[in-house]
Amino acid sequence: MEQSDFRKFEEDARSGDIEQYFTKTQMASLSDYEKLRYRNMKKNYEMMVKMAQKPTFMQRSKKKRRVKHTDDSDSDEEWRPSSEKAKKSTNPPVFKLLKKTRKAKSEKIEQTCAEEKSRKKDEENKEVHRYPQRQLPRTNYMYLEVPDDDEFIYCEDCEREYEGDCPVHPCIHIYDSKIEINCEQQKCSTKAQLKVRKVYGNITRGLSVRESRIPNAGLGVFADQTFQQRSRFGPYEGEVTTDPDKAHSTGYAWQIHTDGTNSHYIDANNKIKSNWMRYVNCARNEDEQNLIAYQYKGQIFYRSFKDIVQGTELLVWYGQDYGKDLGIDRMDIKSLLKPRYINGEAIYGCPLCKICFNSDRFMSNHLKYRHSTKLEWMLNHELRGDNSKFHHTISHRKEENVREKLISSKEPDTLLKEELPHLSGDSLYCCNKCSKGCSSGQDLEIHMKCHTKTFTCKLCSQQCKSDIQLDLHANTHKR
Ligand SMILES: C[S@@+](CC[C@H](N)C(=O)[O-])C[C@H]1O[C@@H](n2cnc3c(N)ncnc32)[C@H](O)[C@@H]1O
Repeated sequence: MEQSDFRKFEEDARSGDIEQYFTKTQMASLSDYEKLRYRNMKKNYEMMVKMAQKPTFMQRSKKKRRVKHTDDSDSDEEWRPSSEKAKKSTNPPVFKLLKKTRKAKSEKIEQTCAEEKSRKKDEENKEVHRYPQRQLPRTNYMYLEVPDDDEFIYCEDCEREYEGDCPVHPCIHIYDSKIEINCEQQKCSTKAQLKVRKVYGNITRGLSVRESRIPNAGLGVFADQTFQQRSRFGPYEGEVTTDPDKAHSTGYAWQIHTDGTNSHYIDANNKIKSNWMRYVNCARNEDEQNLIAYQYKGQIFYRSFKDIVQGTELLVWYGQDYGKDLGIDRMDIKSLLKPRYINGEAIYGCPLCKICFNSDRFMSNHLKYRHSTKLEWMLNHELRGDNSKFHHTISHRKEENVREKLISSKEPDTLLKEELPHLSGDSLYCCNKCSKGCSSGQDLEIHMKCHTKTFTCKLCSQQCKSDIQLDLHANTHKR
């Protein structure tokens, strides 16, 4: 560096003098470079202090300026040796300010520390409670893993439940269109029109509301086009209520079950808050019934289990209790499925052919597929009051009752031989496919395996255990 440049540089640096911090002899012993270095150090220090202070004091700049009026060397305060500081301690605002700042900072730090501590403590406490807390959602995980029953839909064709729709026999969802029920009713009879005018809401295209064919039932819903089997309507709309009395009094409420218990009702009494499904009447017998109501994910849907031809009234079964209230006493198939207990095992005896099953499912399938005509006929005649056959059923049931009493009063071993002779020895378990009798449930299961046909894919000769599996497999070829 040239001597002239150095002088200029020294002049600039002199702005912050260092003489006050050294004795005369100390100063005399310092070289020019050392002096310059100390000045630079002081300048750097001042600059750093300013930079550090800037964000904190932005809001207080006015105050600071006011302070500057009383003392113009506030920035020197920090750098000055402690003895000097004591002398100049008449400069409280800056000092205070800094102290305040530090205090504020330390307060802030203390506060942060306290917060941190309490957070840690909380966390520690949480750690302590971790296990009980974990146990709570575990129940929920279970629910997630094992969904509620109403997540399953029974497929009549496959005779099994699926989580959601059957992949092979899915339902066709019929959506509600934004057609006002009133508009659909222009061509109705005058009497019906009067009633229909009171009807509100939207209806599905292809359906209309008019006077029911059931005497004194009021309005009903009719198909203006053919709806094929597995047409799904819904959900049933209405107000949610938990008041059973209110729900029961209206006559438009479906009960919703959650986790196997009655949880609430969907009440369609209010016409504004409901849809056309409120007008579907109750079937008086199996023959005229074309819809089944089912709960899926907390909602009620109606599904056609047979083709509904044009002009037919849509009819659903409201359930045994409501049916009885309407004067409909349809024989409850469930009552036919009541088991008898032998050796602690439930035995389901067919009331029509005396074959026994070890599960109500086999039994109901047997009734459905072996005796559907006979059963329907029996149920219908019972409802129509066909006395001759009705008496036969009654007497048959009476005999059963007597036998049941006998059964319960005797030792299980003798029962099998004496009271149930039709069971051919001790063959209690009958196959619902071929009626073969088996001596135990286990034997029956082994036997059932012989009915498992293999289904071969024509395209790749893949062997499938069922026609459903084959259909699913065939889809992979389509892809
Ligand atoms: C859900 S509402 C059905 C729509 C009703 N028909 C209407 O006009 O608003 C149920 C009521 O319809 C009548 N109902 C339904 N099915 C019936 C049946 N099979 N026999 C007699 N009345 C019936 C009863 O008055 C019952 O309380």
